[in-house]
Amino acid sequence: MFDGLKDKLGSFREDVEETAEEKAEAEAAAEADAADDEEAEPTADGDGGVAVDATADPDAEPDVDSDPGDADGEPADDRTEIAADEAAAALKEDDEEKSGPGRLKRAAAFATGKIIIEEEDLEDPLWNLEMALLESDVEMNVAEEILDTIRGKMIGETRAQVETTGELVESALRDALYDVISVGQFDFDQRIEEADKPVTIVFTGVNGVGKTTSIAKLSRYFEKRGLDVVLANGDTYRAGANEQIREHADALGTKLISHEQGGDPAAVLYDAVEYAEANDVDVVLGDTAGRLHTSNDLMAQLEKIDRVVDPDMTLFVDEAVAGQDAVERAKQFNDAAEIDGTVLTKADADSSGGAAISIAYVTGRPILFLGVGQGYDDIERFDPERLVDRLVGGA
Ligand SMILES: Nc1nc2c(ncn2[C@@H]2O[C@H](COP(=O)(O)OP(=O)(O)OP(=O)(O)O)[C@@H](O)[C@H]2O)c(=O)[nH]1
Repeated sequence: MFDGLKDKLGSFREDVEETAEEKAEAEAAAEADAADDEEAEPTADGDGGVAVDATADPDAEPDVDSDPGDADGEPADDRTEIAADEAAAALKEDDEEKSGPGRLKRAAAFATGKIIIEEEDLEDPLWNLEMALLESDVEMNVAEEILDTIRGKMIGETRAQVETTGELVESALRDALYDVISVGQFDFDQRIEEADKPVTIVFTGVNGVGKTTSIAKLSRYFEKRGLDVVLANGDTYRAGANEQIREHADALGTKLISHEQGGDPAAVLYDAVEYAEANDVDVVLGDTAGRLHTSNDLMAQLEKIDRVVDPDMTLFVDEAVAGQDAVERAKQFNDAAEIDGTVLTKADADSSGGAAISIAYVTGRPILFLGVGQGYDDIERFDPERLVDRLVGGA
């Protein structure tokens, strides 16, 4: 599930690790050079090294000049010759350093790992991460929020304070993802348990995303928890909707209330609630027509349902595979008629993961369930921590 995004998050970790290692090596080398300088004789004129670079050996490594200790204040005329000797000596020393005590010093400094992560160190990795998130259909503001959290968690951190750079990246990624994914979470089962019965839940969302199947799955979900359910087909608009939900009701052995095609959805819901009250049924699950020609249509339909049956919850259903479209629709439906949460279907298909990461943040309402297959049992409570584990690895 969400393997593409998982790989991309892994690349971010590698990017930062690589950057940190390069930085640690550079700092260790600089430290070793500084230590060499301290050990060496103080210079008389201080510019001997520059002369070496400029005149003696154009192929010499630039850091040959970092050891000016042999310069001894000879007059400028003699410098070229002296500098050439010095360059040769320095190169020899440098060669020795690669296998000798200088290298050990660098290795020791590197091993302490005391590097501070600065904004510029993260610039490239964060840019790559942002591109990866956007490619994975993560909504722009959500991607920005994730990046801001990572910056806040990582910049100024001393790598030595945690065991490895990889761990620092992992914990920053975890926090950043969890913050956006877990927006609005509440204990669904507890809320249902504590609510006055019957509990009425209305489902919205466009056609074909798995709305009716999700209602059937949730019917099974509640029955398994000892709650009786009645289904109500408020999708009086689409031909065939009654037959489709009837098949599910028959397969599940669940009562279905439906009216003729073209009837009033609010009236169907009203009848279902009456039936539930009269028969001690705990939960009413109401389908609605998924069209979104204009938000006025939707508003009018849901407002009427609201007035007539005052549902306890309105859940938006969309499919993970729709990516950015699902995020956009979630926003539109929530603007048109406030939702209480989302059921994200087809999470078992190879989707980008963007919808799962973005929907709660853009609507301010949690994802409550993931559809993970076509069977009635293929629904799971959405667990932000588990999703973060899936994406970042670990537990
Ligand atoms: N793989 C997978 N398929 C699903 C899931 N949920 C629903 N489907 C399938 O998606 C297709 C569409 O589901 P429906 O329940 O008919 O979709 P709908 O949104 O109710 O569509 P309308 O009834 O036309 O409004 C069906 O073939 C379902 O079996 C899921 O979580 N995973």
